[in-house]
Amino acid sequence: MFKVLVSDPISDLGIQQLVDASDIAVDKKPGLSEDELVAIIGEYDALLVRSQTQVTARIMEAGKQLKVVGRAGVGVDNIDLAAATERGIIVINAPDGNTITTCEHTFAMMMALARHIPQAYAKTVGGVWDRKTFLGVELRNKKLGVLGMGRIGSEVAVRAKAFGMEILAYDPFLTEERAAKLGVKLSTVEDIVRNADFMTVHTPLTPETRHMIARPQFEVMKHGMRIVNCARGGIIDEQALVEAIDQGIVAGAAFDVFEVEPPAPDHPFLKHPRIIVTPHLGASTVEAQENVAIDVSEQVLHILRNEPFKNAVNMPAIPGDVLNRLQPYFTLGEKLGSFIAQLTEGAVQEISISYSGELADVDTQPLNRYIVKGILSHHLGSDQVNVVNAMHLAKSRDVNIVTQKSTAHKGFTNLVTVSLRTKQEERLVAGTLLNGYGARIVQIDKYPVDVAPEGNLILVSHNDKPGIIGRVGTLLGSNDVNIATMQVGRKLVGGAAIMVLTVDKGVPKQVLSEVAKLPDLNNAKEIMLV
Ligand SMILES: NC(=O)c1ccc[n+]([C@@H]2O[C@H](COP(=O)([O-])OP(=O)(O)OC[C@H]3O[C@@H](n4cnc5c(N)ncnc54)[C@H](O)[C@@H]3O)[C@@H](O)[C@H]2O)c1
Ligand SMILES: O=C(O)[C@H](O)COP(=O)(O)O
Repeated sequence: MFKVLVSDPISDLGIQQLVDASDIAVDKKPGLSEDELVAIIGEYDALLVRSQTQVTARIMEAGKQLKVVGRAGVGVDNIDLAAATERGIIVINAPDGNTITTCEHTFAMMMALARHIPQAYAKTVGGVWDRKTFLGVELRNKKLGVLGMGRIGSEVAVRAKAFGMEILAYDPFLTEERAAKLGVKLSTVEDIVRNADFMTVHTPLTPETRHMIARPQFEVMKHGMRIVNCARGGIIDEQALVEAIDQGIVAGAAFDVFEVEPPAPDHPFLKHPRIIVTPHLGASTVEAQENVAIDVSEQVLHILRNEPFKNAVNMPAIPGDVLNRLQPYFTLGEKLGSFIAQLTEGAVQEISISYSGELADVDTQPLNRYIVKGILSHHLGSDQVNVVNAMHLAKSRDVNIVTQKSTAHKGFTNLVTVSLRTKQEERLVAGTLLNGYGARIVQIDKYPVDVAPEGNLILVSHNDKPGIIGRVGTLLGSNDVNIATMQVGRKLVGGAAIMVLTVDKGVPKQVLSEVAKLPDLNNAKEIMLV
Protein backbone atom coordinates (compact mmCIF):
# COMPACT_ATOMS: atom_id res chain seq x y z
CA MET A 1 0.00 0.00 0.00
CA PHE A 2 1.43 3.41 -1.01
CA LYS A 3 0.81 6.41 1.25
CA VAL A 4 0.19 9.86 -0.26
CA LEU A 5 0.22 13.06 1.80
CA VAL A 6 -1.67 16.11 0.51
CA SER A 7 -0.25 19.12 2.35
CA ASP A 8 -2.00 22.01 0.55
CA PRO A 9 -5.67 22.58 -0.34
CA ILE A 10 -6.04 20.55 -3.54
CA SER A 11 -9.31 19.85 -5.37
CA ASP A 12 -11.10 16.80 -3.92
CA LEU A 13 -12.49 15.89 -7.31
CA GLY A 14 -8.99 16.07 -8.79
CA ILE A 15 -7.46 13.63 -6.32
CA GLN A 16 -10.46 11.26 -6.36
CA GLN A 17 -8.57 8.78 -8.54
CA LEU A 18 -5.94 8.46 -5.80
CA VAL A 19 -8.60 8.08 -3.12
CA ASP A 20 -10.34 5.39 -5.20
CA ALA A 21 -7.16 3.41 -5.95
CA SER A 22 -7.03 0.19 -3.91
CA ASP A 23 -3.23 0.35 -3.55
CA ILE A 24 -3.14 4.00 -2.32
CA ALA A 25 -3.98 5.56 1.04
CA VAL A 26 -4.43 9.35 0.97
CA ASP A 27 -3.98 11.64 4.00
CA LYS A 28 -5.03 15.30 3.72
CA LYS A 29 -3.14 17.51 6.17
CA PRO A 30 -2.99 21.06 4.84
CA GLY A 31 -1.13 23.84 6.64
CA LEU A 32 1.61 21.83 8.38
CA SER A 33 4.82 23.60 9.43
CA GLU A 34 8.21 22.36 8.21
CA ASP A 35 8.85 20.67 11.57
CA GLU A 36 5.47 18.95 11.49
CA LEU A 37 6.12 17.71 7.97
CA VAL A 38 9.59 16.49 8.88
CA ALA A 39 8.05 14.52 11.74
CA ILE A 40 5.59 12.59 9.56
CA ILE A 41 6.94 12.54 6.01
CA GLY A 42 8.98 9.38 6.64
CA GLU A 43 5.91 7.18 6.27
CA TYR A 44 4.82 8.62 2.87
CA ASP A 45 5.65 7.57 -0.68
CA ALA A 46 4.29 10.72 -2.33
CA LEU A 47 3.68 14.33 -1.34
CA LEU A 48 1.15 16.53 -3.18
CA VAL A 49 1.49 20.32 -2.84
CA ARG A 50 0.50 23.66 -4.34
CA SER A 51 2.67 26.73 -3.74
CA GLN A 52 2.23 27.11 0.01
CA THR A 53 4.19 24.11 1.24
CA GLN A 54 7.91 24.78 1.11
CA VAL A 55 9.37 21.38 0.25
CA THR A 56 12.81 21.86 1.74
CA ALA A 57 15.92 19.66 1.75
CA ARG A 58 15.12 18.84 5.42
CA ILE A 59 11.72 17.46 4.46
CA MET A 60 13.20 15.38 1.66
CA GLU A 61 15.96 14.11 3.90
CA ALA A 62 13.30 12.93 6.36
CA GLY A 63 11.22 11.44 3.51
CA LYS A 64 13.03 8.12 3.47
CA GLN A 65 10.24 6.48 1.41
CA LEU A 66 9.47 9.54 -0.67
CA LYS A 67 9.43 8.74 -4.38
CA VAL A 68 7.60 11.70 -5.82
CA VAL A 69 6.62 15.27 -5.02
CA GLY A 70 3.65 16.31 -7.15
CA ARG A 71 2.97 20.03 -7.68
CA ALA A 72 -0.66 20.72 -8.57
CA GLY A 73 0.26 23.76 -10.65
CA VAL A 74 3.16 25.15 -12.71
CA GLY A 75 5.79 26.86 -10.54
CA VAL A 76 8.11 24.60 -8.56
CA ASP A 77 10.05 27.38 -6.85
CA ASN A 78 8.72 26.14 -3.49
CA ILE A 79 10.46 22.78 -4.03
CA ASP A 80 14.20 22.25 -3.52
CA LEU A 81 14.83 20.56 -6.86
CA ALA A 82 18.54 19.98 -6.28
CA ALA A 83 17.80 18.17 -3.01
CA ALA A 84 15.09 16.10 -4.73
CA THR A 85 17.39 15.13 -7.59
CA GLU A 86 20.20 14.21 -5.23
CA ARG A 87 17.86 11.87 -3.34
CA GLY A 88 16.27 10.46 -6.48
CA ILE A 89 12.87 11.96 -5.70
CA ILE A 90 10.91 12.71 -8.86
CA VAL A 91 9.29 16.15 -8.94
CA ILE A 92 6.35 16.51 -11.32
CA ASN A 93 4.09 19.46 -12.04
CA ALA A 94 0.86 20.05 -13.94
CA PRO A 95 1.96 22.61 -16.50
CA ASP A 96 -1.14 22.88 -18.70
CA GLY A 97 -4.10 22.79 -16.33
CA ASN A 98 -4.11 26.42 -15.18
CA THR A 99 -2.97 28.23 -18.34
CA ILE A 100 -6.33 29.66 -19.39
CA THR A 101 -7.37 30.51 -15.85
CA THR A 102 -4.16 32.47 -15.22
CA CYS A 103 -4.41 34.15 -18.59
CA GLU A 104 -7.97 35.23 -17.75
CA HIS A 105 -6.84 36.54 -14.37
CA THR A 106 -4.13 38.54 -16.12
CA PHE A 107 -6.80 40.05 -18.34
CA ALA A 108 -9.07 40.75 -15.40
CA MET A 109 -6.17 42.54 -13.69
CA MET A 110 -5.29 44.51 -16.82
CA MET A 111 -8.86 45.70 -17.27
CA ALA A 112 -9.29 46.45 -13.58
CA LEU A 113 -6.07 48.47 -13.78
CA ALA A 114 -7.17 50.37 -16.89
CA ARG A 115 -10.52 51.28 -15.27
CA HIS A 116 -9.56 51.57 -11.54
CA ILE A 117 -12.25 49.03 -10.68
CA PRO A 118 -11.01 47.99 -7.19
CA GLN A 119 -10.48 51.61 -6.12
CA ALA A 120 -13.87 52.70 -7.50
CA TYR A 121 -15.59 49.73 -5.85
CA ALA A 122 -14.04 50.51 -2.46
CA LYS A 123 -15.15 54.14 -2.65
CA THR A 124 -18.65 53.32 -3.83
CA VAL A 125 -19.35 50.73 -1.13
CA GLY A 126 -17.85 53.21 1.34
CA GLY A 127 -20.73 55.56 0.52
CA VAL A 128 -18.85 57.98 -1.77
CA TRP A 129 -20.31 58.55 -5.26
CA ASP A 130 -17.15 59.70 -7.07
CA ARG A 131 -17.44 59.89 -10.87
CA LYS A 132 -14.44 62.21 -11.42
CA THR A 133 -11.38 60.50 -9.94
CA PHE A 134 -11.46 57.28 -11.91
CA LEU A 135 -10.89 58.31 -15.49
CA GLY A 136 -9.62 55.21 -17.25
CA VAL A 137 -8.00 54.31 -20.57
CA GLU A 138 -9.07 51.98 -23.38
CA LEU A 139 -7.07 48.89 -24.32
CA ARG A 140 -7.92 49.35 -28.00
CA ASN A 141 -4.99 50.63 -30.11
CA LYS A 142 -2.61 50.33 -27.17
CA LYS A 143 0.69 48.47 -27.34
CA LEU A 144 0.95 45.51 -24.96
CA GLY A 145 4.44 44.22 -24.15
CA VAL A 146 4.45 40.51 -23.24
CA LEU A 147 7.61 39.24 -21.56
CA GLY A 148 7.54 35.46 -21.74
CA MET A 149 5.60 33.91 -24.59
CA GLY A 150 5.08 30.45 -23.16
CA ARG A 151 1.70 28.91 -22.46
CA ILE A 152 0.15 31.83 -20.55
CA GLY A 153 1.90 34.68 -22.40
CA SER A 154 0.73 33.31 -25.77
CA GLU A 155 -2.88 33.02 -24.58
CA VAL A 156 -2.74 36.58 -23.23
CA ALA A 157 -1.53 37.75 -26.65
CA VAL A 158 -4.42 36.00 -28.40
CA ARG A 159 -6.97 37.73 -26.17
CA ALA A 160 -5.26 41.11 -26.32
CA LYS A 161 -5.45 41.05 -30.10
CA ALA A 162 -9.20 40.55 -29.83
CA PHE A 163 -9.25 43.78 -27.81
CA GLY A 164 -7.52 45.59 -30.67
CA MET A 165 -4.12 45.78 -28.97
CA GLU A 166 -0.79 45.58 -30.78
CA ILE A 167 1.48 42.96 -29.18
CA LEU A 168 5.22 43.44 -28.68
CA ALA A 169 6.60 40.13 -27.48
CA TYR A 170 9.90 38.96 -26.06
CA ASP A 171 10.96 35.44 -25.21
CA PRO A 172 14.41 33.92 -25.80
CA PHE A 173 12.70 31.06 -27.65
CA LEU A 174 10.41 33.20 -29.77
CA THR A 175 11.41 33.00 -33.43
CA GLU A 176 10.35 35.36 -36.24
CA GLU A 177 8.25 32.53 -37.71
CA ARG A 178 6.36 31.81 -34.49
CA ALA A 179 5.90 35.52 -33.80
CA ALA A 180 4.40 35.93 -37.28
CA LYS A 181 2.15 32.92 -36.69
CA LEU A 182 0.91 34.39 -33.41
CA GLY A 183 0.50 37.82 -35.00
CA VAL A 184 2.88 39.51 -32.55
CA LYS A 185 5.90 41.73 -33.13
CA LEU A 186 9.17 40.10 -32.05
CA SER A 187 10.78 42.68 -29.75
CA THR A 188 13.50 43.12 -27.16
CA VAL A 189 12.93 43.95 -23.50
CA GLU A 190 14.18 47.46 -24.28
CA ASP A 191 11.73 47.88 -27.22
CA ILE A 192 8.91 46.93 -24.89
CA VAL A 193 10.03 49.15 -22.04
CA ARG A 194 10.45 52.16 -24.33
CA ASN A 195 7.33 51.69 -26.48
CA ALA A 196 4.58 49.72 -24.78
CA ASP A 197 1.57 51.22 -22.98
CA PHE A 198 0.89 48.08 -20.98
CA MET A 199 3.34 45.40 -19.98
CA THR A 200 2.68 41.91 -18.58
CA VAL A 201 5.25 39.33 -17.46
CA HIS A 202 4.83 35.56 -17.90
CA THR A 203 8.26 34.10 -17.23
CA PRO A 204 9.39 31.86 -14.42
CA LEU A 205 11.48 33.50 -11.69
CA THR A 206 15.07 32.58 -12.49
CA PRO A 207 18.40 34.30 -11.78
CA GLU A 208 18.02 35.80 -15.26
CA THR A 209 14.45 37.07 -14.82
CA ARG A 210 14.85 38.31 -11.23
CA HIS A 211 14.43 42.09 -11.40
CA MET A 212 14.43 42.03 -15.20
CA ILE A 213 12.35 45.19 -14.81
CA ALA A 214 14.21 47.40 -12.32
CA ARG A 215 15.63 50.93 -12.06
CA PRO A 216 17.56 50.88 -15.38
CA GLN A 217 14.36 49.86 -17.21
CA PHE A 218 12.16 52.38 -15.35
CA GLU A 219 14.63 55.15 -16.26
CA VAL A 220 13.96 54.67 -19.98
CA MET A 221 10.34 53.54 -19.71
CA LYS A 222 7.55 55.14 -21.73
CA HIS A 223 5.65 57.42 -19.37
CA GLY A 224 2.16 56.23 -18.50
CA MET A 225 3.04 52.51 -18.62
CA ARG A 226 0.71 50.12 -16.79
CA ILE A 227 2.30 46.91 -15.49
CA VAL A 228 0.77 43.53 -14.66
CA ASN A 229 2.49 40.66 -12.87
CA CYS A 230 0.55 37.41 -12.56
CA ALA A 231 3.67 35.27 -12.89
CA ARG A 232 6.10 35.44 -9.99
CA GLY A 233 7.04 38.05 -7.41
CA GLY A 234 10.57 39.34 -8.00
CA ILE A 235 10.48 39.53 -11.80
CA ILE A 236 9.74 43.22 -11.30
CA ASP A 237 11.72 45.05 -8.62
CA GLU A 238 8.97 46.03 -6.17
CA GLN A 239 10.81 48.94 -4.56
CA ALA A 240 11.86 50.40 -7.92
CA LEU A 241 8.28 50.08 -9.18
CA VAL A 242 6.87 52.08 -6.29
CA GLU A 243 9.48 54.80 -6.96
CA ALA A 244 8.63 54.80 -10.67
CA ILE A 245 4.91 55.23 -9.89
CA ASP A 246 5.64 58.04 -7.44
CA GLN A 247 7.84 59.73 -10.06
CA GLY A 248 4.97 59.62 -12.55
CA ILE A 249 6.75 57.19 -14.91
CA VAL A 250 4.37 54.27 -14.31
CA ALA A 251 0.63 55.01 -14.27
CA GLY A 252 -0.32 51.95 -12.27
CA ALA A 253 0.37 48.31 -11.53
CA ALA A 254 -1.63 45.14 -10.90
CA PHE A 255 0.11 42.36 -8.98
CA ASP A 256 -1.08 38.87 -8.09
CA VAL A 257 2.30 37.76 -6.79
CA PHE A 258 4.92 39.14 -4.39
CA GLU A 259 8.60 38.74 -3.68
CA VAL A 260 7.63 37.42 -0.25
CA GLU A 261 4.19 35.82 0.17
CA PRO A 262 2.13 36.78 1.99
CA PRO A 263 3.51 40.34 1.91
CA ALA A 264 4.20 42.08 5.23
CA PRO A 265 1.30 44.28 6.43
CA ASP A 266 3.39 47.40 5.75
CA HIS A 267 4.29 46.35 2.19
CA PRO A 268 4.07 49.53 0.06
CA PHE A 269 1.83 47.84 -2.55
CA LEU A 270 -0.94 47.34 0.01
CA LYS A 271 -1.48 51.05 0.61
CA HIS A 272 -0.62 52.54 -2.77
CA PRO A 273 -3.62 54.10 -4.58
CA ARG A 274 -2.20 53.19 -7.99
CA ILE A 275 -1.41 49.55 -7.25
CA ILE A 276 -4.07 46.85 -7.19
CA VAL A 277 -3.38 43.42 -5.75
CA THR A 278 -4.81 39.92 -5.41
CA PRO A 279 -3.45 37.19 -3.12
CA HIS A 280 -1.89 34.84 -5.71
CA LEU A 281 -5.24 33.92 -7.21
CA GLY A 282 -4.02 33.41 -10.78
CA ALA A 283 -4.78 29.69 -10.79
CA SER A 284 -7.78 29.81 -8.49
CA THR A 285 -10.75 28.66 -10.50
CA VAL A 286 -12.78 25.51 -10.08
CA GLU A 287 -11.74 24.37 -13.53
CA ALA A 288 -8.00 24.96 -13.12
CA GLN A 289 -7.86 23.37 -9.68
CA GLU A 290 -9.61 20.25 -10.95
CA ASN A 291 -7.38 20.12 -14.03
CA VAL A 292 -4.08 20.39 -12.16
CA ALA A 293 -5.14 17.97 -9.43
CA ILE A 294 -6.31 15.40 -11.99
CA ASP A 295 -3.09 15.75 -14.00
CA VAL A 296 -0.76 15.47 -11.04
CA SER A 297 -2.69 12.60 -9.41
CA GLU A 298 -2.55 10.63 -12.66
CA GLN A 299 1.23 10.97 -12.89
CA VAL A 300 1.75 10.18 -9.19
CA LEU A 301 -0.20 6.95 -9.72
CA HIS A 302 2.02 6.06 -12.69
CA ILE A 303 5.19 6.75 -10.73
CA LEU A 304 4.16 4.76 -7.68
CA ARG A 305 3.11 1.86 -9.90
CA ASN A 306 6.38 2.02 -11.80
CA GLU A 307 4.66 2.92 -15.07
CA PRO A 308 5.85 5.48 -17.65
CA PHE A 309 5.01 9.03 -16.59
CA LYS A 310 5.32 12.59 -17.87
CA ASN A 311 5.86 16.14 -16.59
CA ALA A 312 8.94 15.39 -14.48
CA VAL A 313 10.66 18.66 -13.66
CA ASN A 314 14.00 17.26 -12.51
CA MET A 315 14.32 14.95 -15.51
CA PRO A 316 14.23 15.89 -19.18
CA ALA A 317 10.83 15.27 -20.73
CA ILE A 318 10.62 12.35 -23.17
CA PRO A 319 8.43 13.10 -26.18
CA GLY A 320 5.77 10.41 -26.77
CA ASP A 321 7.25 9.09 -30.02
CA VAL A 322 10.73 8.81 -28.47
CA LEU A 323 9.29 7.06 -25.40
CA ASN A 324 7.50 4.53 -27.62
CA ARG A 325 10.74 3.62 -29.37
CA LEU A 326 12.94 3.56 -26.28
CA GLN A 327 10.71 2.03 -23.65
CA PRO A 328 11.22 -1.61 -24.76
CA TYR A 329 14.96 -1.08 -24.21
CA PHE A 330 14.77 0.35 -20.68
CA THR A 331 14.91 -3.05 -18.93
CA LEU A 332 17.60 -4.34 -21.28
CA GLY A 333 19.67 -1.18 -20.66
CA GLU A 334 19.42 -1.55 -16.89
CA LYS A 335 20.34 -5.24 -17.08
CA LEU A 336 23.35 -4.53 -19.31
CA GLY A 337 24.47 -1.91 -16.79
CA SER A 338 24.04 -4.33 -13.89
CA PHE A 339 25.83 -7.11 -15.81
CA ILE A 340 28.87 -5.05 -16.70
CA ALA A 341 29.12 -3.59 -13.19
CA GLN A 342 29.19 -7.09 -11.66
CA LEU A 343 31.70 -8.26 -14.23
CA THR A 344 34.22 -5.47 -13.86
CA GLU A 345 36.71 -5.16 -11.01
CA GLY A 346 37.69 -1.78 -9.57
CA ALA A 347 36.29 1.71 -9.19
CA VAL A 348 34.31 2.96 -12.17
CA GLN A 349 36.10 5.66 -14.18
CA GLU A 350 34.33 5.72 -17.52
CA ILE A 351 31.10 4.35 -18.93
CA SER A 352 30.94 4.14 -22.73
CA ILE A 353 27.57 3.54 -24.30
CA SER A 354 27.19 2.96 -27.98
CA TYR A 355 24.05 2.57 -30.04
CA SER A 356 24.05 1.11 -33.51
CA GLY A 357 21.19 0.55 -35.91
CA GLU A 358 17.84 2.31 -35.82
CA LEU A 359 18.28 3.53 -32.23
CA ALA A 360 21.00 5.86 -33.52
CA ASP A 361 18.25 8.14 -34.88
CA VAL A 362 16.53 8.53 -31.50
CA ASP A 363 17.45 10.78 -28.57
CA THR A 364 18.78 7.95 -26.40
CA GLN A 365 19.57 10.01 -23.31
CA PRO A 366 16.65 8.53 -21.33
CA LEU A 367 18.04 5.06 -22.07
CA ASN A 368 21.49 6.18 -20.84
CA ARG A 369 19.87 6.86 -17.47
CA TYR A 370 18.67 3.25 -17.18
CA ILE A 371 22.10 1.90 -18.13
CA VAL A 372 23.87 4.17 -15.63
CA LYS A 373 21.26 3.29 -13.01
CA GLY A 374 22.04 -0.40 -13.56
CA ILE A 375 25.77 0.20 -13.15
CA LEU A 376 25.58 2.45 -10.10
CA SER A 377 22.97 0.32 -8.32
CA HIS A 378 25.53 -2.46 -8.04
CA HIS A 379 27.94 -0.18 -6.22
CA LEU A 380 25.62 2.15 -4.32
CA GLY A 381 22.60 -0.08 -3.65
CA SER A 382 19.43 -0.28 -5.71
CA ASP A 383 17.47 1.67 -3.09
CA GLN A 384 19.84 4.63 -3.51
CA VAL A 385 19.84 4.95 -7.29
CA ASN A 386 17.04 5.63 -9.75
CA VAL A 387 16.62 7.21 -13.17
CA VAL A 388 16.26 10.67 -11.60
CA ASN A 389 19.53 10.74 -9.71
CA ALA A 390 21.65 8.27 -11.73
CA MET A 391 23.36 10.90 -13.91
CA HIS A 392 23.79 13.26 -10.97
CA LEU A 393 25.38 10.49 -8.86
CA ALA A 394 27.73 9.55 -11.71
CA LYS A 395 28.77 13.15 -12.21
CA SER A 396 29.30 13.77 -8.51
CA ARG A 397 31.64 10.75 -8.49
CA ASP A 398 33.62 12.02 -11.49
CA VAL A 399 32.50 9.12 -13.67
CA ASN A 400 32.92 10.06 -17.30
CA ILE A 401 30.03 9.04 -19.56
CA VAL A 402 30.71 8.78 -23.27
CA THR A 403 28.08 7.94 -25.88
CA GLN A 404 28.51 7.02 -29.52
CA LYS A 405 26.06 6.29 -32.26
CA SER A 406 26.21 4.60 -35.61
CA THR A 407 23.44 3.79 -38.03
CA ALA A 408 25.36 0.67 -39.17
CA HIS A 409 23.42 -2.46 -38.21
CA LYS A 410 26.24 -4.74 -36.93
CA GLY A 411 24.07 -7.80 -37.55
CA PHE A 412 21.13 -6.60 -35.39
CA THR A 413 18.36 -4.09 -35.99
CA ASN A 414 19.58 -2.37 -32.83
CA LEU A 415 22.61 -3.03 -30.68
CA VAL A 416 23.32 -1.43 -27.31
CA THR A 417 26.94 -1.80 -26.20
CA VAL A 418 28.14 -0.82 -22.75
CA SER A 419 31.81 -0.72 -21.74
CA LEU A 420 33.06 -0.02 -18.29
CA ARG A 421 36.56 1.22 -17.64
CA THR A 422 38.11 1.01 -14.19
CA LYS A 423 41.71 1.46 -13.09
CA GLN A 424 42.20 -2.31 -13.46
CA GLU A 425 40.42 -3.21 -16.66
CA GLU A 426 37.89 -2.44 -19.38
CA ARG A 427 35.01 -4.86 -20.01
CA LEU A 428 32.20 -4.84 -22.52
CA VAL A 429 28.70 -6.25 -22.91
CA ALA A 430 26.27 -5.81 -25.79
CA GLY A 431 22.60 -6.60 -26.01
CA THR A 432 19.61 -6.37 -28.29
CA LEU A 433 15.91 -7.15 -28.50
CA LEU A 434 15.27 -10.10 -30.80
CA ASN A 435 11.90 -10.22 -32.46
CA GLY A 436 9.86 -12.92 -30.74
CA TYR A 437 12.66 -13.81 -28.28
CA GLY A 438 12.96 -10.67 -26.20
CA ALA A 439 16.15 -9.32 -24.66
CA ARG A 440 19.45 -11.01 -25.38
CA ILE A 441 23.08 -10.45 -24.42
CA VAL A 442 24.86 -11.04 -27.71
CA GLN A 443 28.44 -10.15 -26.85
CA ILE A 444 30.61 -10.30 -23.74
CA ASP A 445 34.03 -8.72 -24.22
CA LYS A 446 35.17 -10.00 -27.61
CA TYR A 447 33.02 -13.15 -27.52
CA PRO A 448 29.71 -13.54 -29.36
CA VAL A 449 27.05 -15.23 -27.14
CA ASP A 450 23.27 -15.57 -26.98
CA VAL A 451 22.08 -15.30 -23.39
CA ALA A 452 18.81 -14.09 -21.86
CA PRO A 453 19.74 -11.36 -19.34
CA GLU A 454 17.85 -12.73 -16.37
CA GLY A 455 18.27 -14.79 -13.25
CA ASN A 456 21.52 -16.25 -11.90
CA LEU A 457 24.36 -16.50 -14.38
CA ILE A 458 27.86 -17.86 -14.00
CA LEU A 459 30.48 -16.46 -16.30
CA VAL A 460 33.52 -18.68 -16.68
CA SER A 461 36.63 -17.77 -18.62
CA HIS A 462 38.77 -20.74 -19.68
CA ASN A 463 41.04 -22.18 -22.34
CA ASP A 464 39.16 -23.89 -25.16
CA LYS A 465 40.12 -27.51 -24.37
CA PRO A 466 38.10 -30.75 -24.47
CA GLY A 467 36.44 -31.84 -21.22
CA ILE A 468 36.10 -28.45 -19.55
CA ILE A 469 32.36 -28.14 -19.99
CA GLY A 470 31.89 -31.60 -18.47
CA ARG A 471 34.11 -30.84 -15.48
CA VAL A 472 32.24 -27.61 -14.70
CA GLY A 473 28.88 -29.36 -15.08
CA THR A 474 29.89 -32.24 -12.84
CA LEU A 475 31.24 -29.97 -10.11
CA LEU A 476 28.10 -27.80 -10.09
CA GLY A 477 25.82 -30.84 -10.23
CA SER A 478 27.59 -32.53 -7.31
CA ASN A 479 26.93 -29.32 -5.32
CA ASP A 480 23.21 -29.39 -6.16
CA VAL A 481 23.43 -26.47 -8.61
CA ASN A 482 21.17 -27.19 -11.59
CA ILE A 483 22.24 -25.75 -14.95
CA ALA A 484 19.32 -24.39 -16.98
CA THR A 485 21.19 -23.16 -20.09
CA MET A 486 24.77 -23.02 -21.26
CA GLN A 487 26.57 -20.99 -23.92
CA VAL A 488 30.16 -21.12 -25.03
CA GLY A 489 31.91 -18.34 -26.89
CA ARG A 490 35.35 -18.40 -28.41
CA LYS A 491 37.27 -16.52 -31.04
CA LEU A 492 39.79 -19.19 -32.02
CA VAL A 493 39.73 -22.96 -31.70
CA GLY A 494 41.92 -23.83 -28.71
CA GLY A 495 42.22 -20.19 -27.66
CA ALA A 496 40.67 -18.18 -24.82
CA ALA A 497 36.94 -18.80 -24.38
CA ILE A 498 34.01 -18.02 -22.13
CA MET A 499 31.14 -20.09 -20.84
CA VAL A 500 27.88 -18.52 -19.64
CA LEU A 501 25.69 -20.76 -17.52
CA THR A 502 22.21 -19.97 -16.31
CA VAL A 503 21.57 -21.71 -13.02
CA ASP A 504 18.37 -22.15 -11.03
CA LYS A 505 19.61 -20.61 -7.79
CA GLY A 506 22.47 -18.66 -6.26
CA VAL A 507 25.82 -20.46 -6.18
CA PRO A 508 27.64 -20.68 -2.84
CA LYS A 509 30.97 -18.77 -2.93
CA GLN A 510 32.86 -21.92 -1.97
CA VAL A 511 31.51 -23.78 -5.01
CA LEU A 512 32.38 -20.88 -7.28
CA SER A 513 35.97 -20.82 -6.06
CA GLU A 514 36.22 -24.59 -6.62
CA VAL A 515 35.03 -24.06 -10.20
CA ALA A 516 37.68 -21.37 -10.67
CA LYS A 517 40.38 -23.82 -9.53
CA LEU A 518 39.54 -26.47 -12.17
CA PRO A 519 42.34 -27.10 -14.70
CA ASP A 520 42.37 -24.63 -17.64
CA LEU A 521 39.85 -22.37 -15.91
CA ASN A 522 40.93 -18.76 -15.43
CA ASN A 523 37.98 -17.24 -13.62
CA ALA A 524 34.39 -17.91 -12.51
CA LYS A 525 32.01 -15.16 -11.54
CA GLU A 526 28.39 -15.15 -10.51
CA ILE A 527 26.18 -12.43 -11.99
CA MET A 528 22.69 -11.86 -10.68
CA LEU A 529 20.19 -10.10 -12.93
CA VAL A 530 16.97 -9.76 -11.00
N1 LIG B 1 -0.33 33.70 -10.52
C1 LIG B 1 -0.52 32.41 -10.59
O1 LIG B 1 -1.28 31.84 -9.81
C2 LIG B 1 0.15 31.62 -11.65
C3 LIG B 1 -0.52 30.55 -12.25
C4 LIG B 1 0.12 29.81 -13.23
C5 LIG B 1 1.41 30.13 -13.60
N2 LIG B 1 2.05 31.13 -12.97
C6 LIG B 1 3.40 31.51 -13.34
O2 LIG B 1 3.36 32.09 -14.64
C7 LIG B 1 4.62 31.91 -15.28
C8 LIG B 1 4.41 31.43 -16.70
O3 LIG B 1 3.75 30.19 -16.72
P1 LIG B 1 3.60 29.37 -18.09
O4 LIG B 1 2.74 28.21 -17.80
O5 LIG B 1 3.24 30.28 -19.20
O6 LIG B 1 5.10 28.89 -18.27
P2 LIG B 1 5.85 28.54 -19.64
O7 LIG B 1 7.04 27.73 -19.24
O8 LIG B 1 4.91 27.98 -20.63
O9 LIG B 1 6.35 29.96 -20.16
C9 LIG B 1 7.39 30.67 -19.59
C10 LIG B 1 8.12 31.36 -20.73
O10 LIG B 1 9.06 32.28 -20.19
C11 LIG B 1 10.13 32.34 -21.10
N3 LIG B 1 11.30 32.96 -20.51
C12 LIG B 1 12.25 32.40 -19.73
N4 LIG B 1 13.18 33.33 -19.44
C13 LIG B 1 12.82 34.48 -20.05
C14 LIG B 1 13.38 35.77 -20.12
N5 LIG B 1 14.53 36.06 -19.50
N6 LIG B 1 12.73 36.71 -20.84
C15 LIG B 1 11.57 36.41 -21.48
N7 LIG B 1 10.99 35.20 -21.45
C16 LIG B 1 11.62 34.26 -20.74
C17 LIG B 1 10.34 30.89 -21.47
O11 LIG B 1 11.08 30.75 -22.66
C18 LIG B 1 8.91 30.40 -21.61
O12 LIG B 1 8.47 30.49 -22.96
C19 LIG B 1 5.39 30.96 -14.39
O13 LIG B 1 6.24 31.72 -13.55
C20 LIG B 1 4.33 30.32 -13.52
O14 LIG B 1 4.84 29.87 -12.30
C21 LIG B 1 1.45 31.90 -12.03
O1 LIG C 1 2.65 28.27 -10.51
C1 LIG C 1 1.44 28.12 -10.40
O2 LIG C 1 0.83 27.14 -10.88
C2 LIG C 1 0.66 29.18 -9.72
O3 LIG C 1 1.48 30.06 -9.08
C3 LIG C 1 -0.45 28.67 -8.87
O4 LIG C 1 -0.07 28.45 -7.53
P1 LIG C 1 -1.16 27.83 -6.52
O5 LIG C 1 -1.36 26.41 -6.91
O6 LIG C 1 -0.56 27.95 -5.17
O7 LIG C 1 -2.39 28.64 -6.69
